[in-house]
Amino acid sequence: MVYDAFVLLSFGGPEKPDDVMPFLRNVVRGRGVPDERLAEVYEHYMHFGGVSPINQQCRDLLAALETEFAAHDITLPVYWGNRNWHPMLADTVAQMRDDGIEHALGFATSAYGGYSSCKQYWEDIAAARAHVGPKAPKIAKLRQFHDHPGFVRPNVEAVRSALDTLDAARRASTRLVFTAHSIPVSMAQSAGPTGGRYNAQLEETARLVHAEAAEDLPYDLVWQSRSGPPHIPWLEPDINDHLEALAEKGVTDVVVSPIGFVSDHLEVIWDLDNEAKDTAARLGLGYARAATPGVHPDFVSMVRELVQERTDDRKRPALGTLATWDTCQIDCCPTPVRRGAPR
Ligand SMILES: CC1=C(CCC(=O)O)c2cc3nc(cc4[nH]c(cc5[nH]c(cc1n2)c(C)c5CCC(=O)O)c(CCC(=O)O)c4C)C(CCC(=O)O)=C3C
Ligand SMILES: [Fe+2]
Repeated sequence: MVYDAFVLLSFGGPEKPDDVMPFLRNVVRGRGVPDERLAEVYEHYMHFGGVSPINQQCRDLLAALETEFAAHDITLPVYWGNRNWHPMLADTVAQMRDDGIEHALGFATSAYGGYSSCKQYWEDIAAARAHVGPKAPKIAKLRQFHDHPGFVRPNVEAVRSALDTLDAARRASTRLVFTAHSIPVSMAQSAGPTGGRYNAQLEETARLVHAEAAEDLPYDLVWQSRSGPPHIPWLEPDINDHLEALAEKGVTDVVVSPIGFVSDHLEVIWDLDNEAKDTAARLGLGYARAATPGVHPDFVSMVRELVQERTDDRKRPALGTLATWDTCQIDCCPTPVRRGAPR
């Protein structure tokens, strides 16, 4: 297959106070998220002046990728389009068409399977192409990368660095806590071709990072950033409840590693660096949050390698045992039922 462009696919985030509400409405359209929850999340963004770091993190990743591609004789032009905020993917796809692009490779800023983390990016691509109409370029999404060494290694390093900031004398009562975005239980059950893939991949990533970073410590995988209406079950326990349970058991210190995310965006800097950190302080727990991959050189090389897998049929590194593939089944990760007006 001959590809003629690379496109970064991401979530998008507000970059000024006036962006916040319209951004949030884009995220939750038809999802039944209560107004009270939205008002709370609005305040999280306003705490940072209405600016999410995620767009700048995408710009930084793009800049690093341009350098990385050039160093490896990859001549694909680089584009970027988001699901929920500017640059919106539909505008990017229109630009790509104007530039004569016919078939691009897309990299989504999420390592895992499931509706929000994988399938919805395929839907974003389809919607953007439909919006642009005839001559819209095809976009082939690169595979999930939860067990790629270029994703695991930066997480291992980050956990080690975070551990180094805690009191070594209390190592015997220190615990490693991996977190990912909670999702509705129904979405977790229907993730991937046979279900349960989001959890299975996260469990594998946690196991791989734990084995390399701190095999002597006990560890858990828990959830953060729950959204949605309260009567719908989401994955539990929440990180904050889990910290309470750990403190009761005699744990004195925690390293929190957000393996569910690839950059330190708002769900990380608010939900972990403010909320969970406050919970830990109230409980008297030592607390260190491990960094996400961001623009770690191994992570940047991983994206380049994922491109090369598709252009020159090279080996596909995988540390775990869960298979990955290039094109998902059409009926995997079903779209949750939307309420109210369609998009
Ligand atoms: C699995 C998953 C990832 C990881 C995979 C990936 O990265 O794609 C992720 C990432 C992110 N989630 C983000 C922000 C939000 N997520 C929300 C709501 C939701 N997330 C969900 C799932 C996920 N979300 C779900 C099932 C909902 C319910 C509504 C719906 O079904 O869609 C809401 C609504 C308000 C609320 O929180 O209630 C916001 C504002 C940001 C941007 C941060 C920034 O601005 O820096 C990022 C990267
Ligand atoms: Fe989210």
